[in-house]
Amino acid sequence: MKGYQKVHFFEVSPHVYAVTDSAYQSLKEENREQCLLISGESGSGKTEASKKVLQFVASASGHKPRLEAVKDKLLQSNPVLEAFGNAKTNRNDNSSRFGKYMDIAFNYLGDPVGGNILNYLLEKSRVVHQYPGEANFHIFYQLIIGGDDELLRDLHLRRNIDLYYYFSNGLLGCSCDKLTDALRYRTIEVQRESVKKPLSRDMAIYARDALAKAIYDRLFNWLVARLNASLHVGDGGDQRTTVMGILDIYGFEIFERNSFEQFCINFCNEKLQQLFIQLTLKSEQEEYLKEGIEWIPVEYFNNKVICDLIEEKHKGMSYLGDFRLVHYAGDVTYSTKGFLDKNNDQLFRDLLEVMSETKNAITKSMFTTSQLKSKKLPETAGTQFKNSLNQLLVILMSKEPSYIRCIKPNDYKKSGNFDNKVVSHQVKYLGLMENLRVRRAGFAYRRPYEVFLKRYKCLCPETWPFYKGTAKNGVIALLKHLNYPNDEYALGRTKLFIRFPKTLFAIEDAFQLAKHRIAAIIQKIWKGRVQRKKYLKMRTAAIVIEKWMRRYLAKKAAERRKKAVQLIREFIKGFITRNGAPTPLNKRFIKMSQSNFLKLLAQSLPKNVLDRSWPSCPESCKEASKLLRAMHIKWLARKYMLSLTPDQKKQFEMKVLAEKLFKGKKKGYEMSIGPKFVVDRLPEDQKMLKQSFEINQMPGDQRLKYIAPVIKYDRHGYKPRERILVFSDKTLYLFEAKNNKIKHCLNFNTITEILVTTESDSLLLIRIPPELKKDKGDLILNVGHLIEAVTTLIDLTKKPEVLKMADNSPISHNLNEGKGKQGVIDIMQGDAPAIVKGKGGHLLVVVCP
Ligand SMILES: Nc1ncnc2c1ncn2[C@@H]1O[C@H](COP(=O)(O)OP(=O)(O)OP(=O)(O)O)[C@@H](O)[C@H]1O
Repeated sequence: MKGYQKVHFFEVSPHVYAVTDSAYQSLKEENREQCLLISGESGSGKTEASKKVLQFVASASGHKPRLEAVKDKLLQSNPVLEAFGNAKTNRNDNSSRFGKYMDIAFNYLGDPVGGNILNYLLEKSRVVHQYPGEANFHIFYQLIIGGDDELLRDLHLRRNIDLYYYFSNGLLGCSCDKLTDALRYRTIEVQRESVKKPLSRDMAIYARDALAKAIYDRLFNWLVARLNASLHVGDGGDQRTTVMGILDIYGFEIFERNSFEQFCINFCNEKLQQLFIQLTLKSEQEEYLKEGIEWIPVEYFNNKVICDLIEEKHKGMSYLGDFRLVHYAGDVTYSTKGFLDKNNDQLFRDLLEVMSETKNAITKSMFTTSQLKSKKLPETAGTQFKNSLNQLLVILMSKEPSYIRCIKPNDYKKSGNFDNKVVSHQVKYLGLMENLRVRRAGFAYRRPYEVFLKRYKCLCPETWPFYKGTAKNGVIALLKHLNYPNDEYALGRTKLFIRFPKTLFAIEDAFQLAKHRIAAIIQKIWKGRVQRKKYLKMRTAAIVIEKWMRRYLAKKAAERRKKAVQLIREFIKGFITRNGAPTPLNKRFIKMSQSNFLKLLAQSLPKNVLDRSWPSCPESCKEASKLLRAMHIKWLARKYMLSLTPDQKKQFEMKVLAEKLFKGKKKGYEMSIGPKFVVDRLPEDQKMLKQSFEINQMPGDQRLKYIAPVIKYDRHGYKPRERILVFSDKTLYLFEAKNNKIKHCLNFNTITEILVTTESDSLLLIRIPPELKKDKGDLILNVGHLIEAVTTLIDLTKKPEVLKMADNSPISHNLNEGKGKQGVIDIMQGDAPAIVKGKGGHLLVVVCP
């Protein structure tokens, strides 16, 4: 088998394998459905050849475990079918008694994936009757001889073939009584009434045989159906398959007695021969003529007349005596005895009924009740056979045929014996000579231009990848490019004819080589498309993802922005309202401003009491600031106070008192704040006056508290006189320096009013109580350090209420109580300050604005 694989069939010697390989390659490479027609007379080797075909296919195709299982089923179906459908005849010990057409389905890789068997007209009469020298179907003998004891006991069988007229047992599952009844009586309708009519002995035997035949025939059909179910192209049934059909039909038969079965078998062979003639001799020659190829016709015997004779309607045959048909393979005389019965193939209704009531599942599926219901007359066996045969021919015509013609070497089933007469007879009637002549003179191959160009255009740059002109011109260009010699081909009207197989195989080889390059291109384009599709899908997906992602991010950003805006808004609102009432929003700002203020305050606290600076504070700190400021001032003051000497303290108290007395009341007060108050205002040259006054003039229980030169205006026309003003702790003295004479001495208790103006002058009017005046009036003085002197006086008298402010002139005063004379002091604005004698006896005080 290996030697025949992947070689061109003309390179090897003729063999079944060569034909099979050629068909298999055509199926695999060109995807063309194939059929192998195996013909030859009975015993010529068709069944053996068909088995070889199967074996070769099994060996040439793939060897995966799943495929091996399929092949196993295909190969193993044969022994089962042979057991039930083959029998020993006088011409063949293993003669097929049924026609078989087997389809093997291949996938695109050329691996078998399943199959289907069609069976034709089983010779069921063999079940009940065999001619001398012949036998029943193998299965009976196999069962009796091969079945184990237990099985035989169960089936009520004994291991002795001679005991059985034909095989029968209880293999049925129906009521014994009913079956016996049905075999003895027949129910007939008489005037619409059912009547049971007993059967004659012959009729009973007929009924028995008919039942046996029907059971066996239907069982065989069931068996084929069961095998088909097992060979069914499995779950991957959606895959495209290409089939190779193998036809192994019973061969032409000539017996001594030829009956209906031989008639059918030979008719079948006649039809197949007709098909062969049609396809190889007739149509081939007709095609040359049609295509305009130069051709000398080859004569041949056409068996169409015989086919027509049998097939055409209204050409009945006599059933009174035997008849003879001149078949293509020889003359056969048929006996008409039993012809009609076999053709009618009738099974009494009663038997059908009993069988349909069976409890055996297989039997039940063989005898369905639908048959009983049908009132129509069933088709005759001959008509059924003819119809199924015609259907088979349609199937065969649709495929590319290959022929295996089996020649039987001798009539004695002897090996190594070739009977020339027998062989040459077969060669002759099979029309092989004519066939050879046509083949030799003609062309081995023909292909429509389109098909040829489509397959081989890749071998020529002009035609690849597309040829723009007609297919015929394309083929011509292609052949020219390939340097085809003119005598090796002919150009028909629609087809190219190639004379020698090797020519076609050469181009096929070149194609096989180029195929890989083309496959690479197809692969490239396909991969490109797949990748592009994938890419586009991914891109679309990416865009969608991107879109969603962007949307998601934008949403997030918007949310973030919204939050930020909210935060900023709250921040701003908080900031704006930081001086208002505390809210959750401004809380932090308030805190912050408070802490900032405190920090700032810590750095800029006033360092001394006079420092009035204080940092401005936020609203929220106003109260605290106020308190702090007061506290701080208090603290500074305390600190300052603690650091004061008694003198400084006194000075301070005096200043405070001065403030109380004069601040905002007398112009020029501010000028007095800076300079220290002193006790002694005497000029240097009069300094000794102080001591002498203390020692000589002042009573011993008194202390000198103040001494300063003043001008006193005399009551006589306000004549200014220099005097020294002295305060002791109880008394006011006014004395004259040049004579050290006290002019005035006033106990503080007696002073009821001291008057100063609101202007910046230095006028001091001390009102003397009338009882003390005697001849003197009120004291009118010009005191250099007026505020200092007055403050000291008030401090000493502890009578601040005596100080009066005269805010406008004229100011009246007593000149002399005794004479009741009133003096007047005028205040006037002027360029330079002065206290002078004015008009009308008034004293004029000139003040500067
Ligand atoms: N190539 C062969 N070489 C030797 N013997 C063969 C060959 N082919 C067939 N035989 C013998 O011939 C016998 C009959 O062959 P086979 O059953 O294939 O014939 P057939 O054509 O199928 O006949 P039928 O039409 O009766 O079924 C086989 O059992 C075998 O003994």
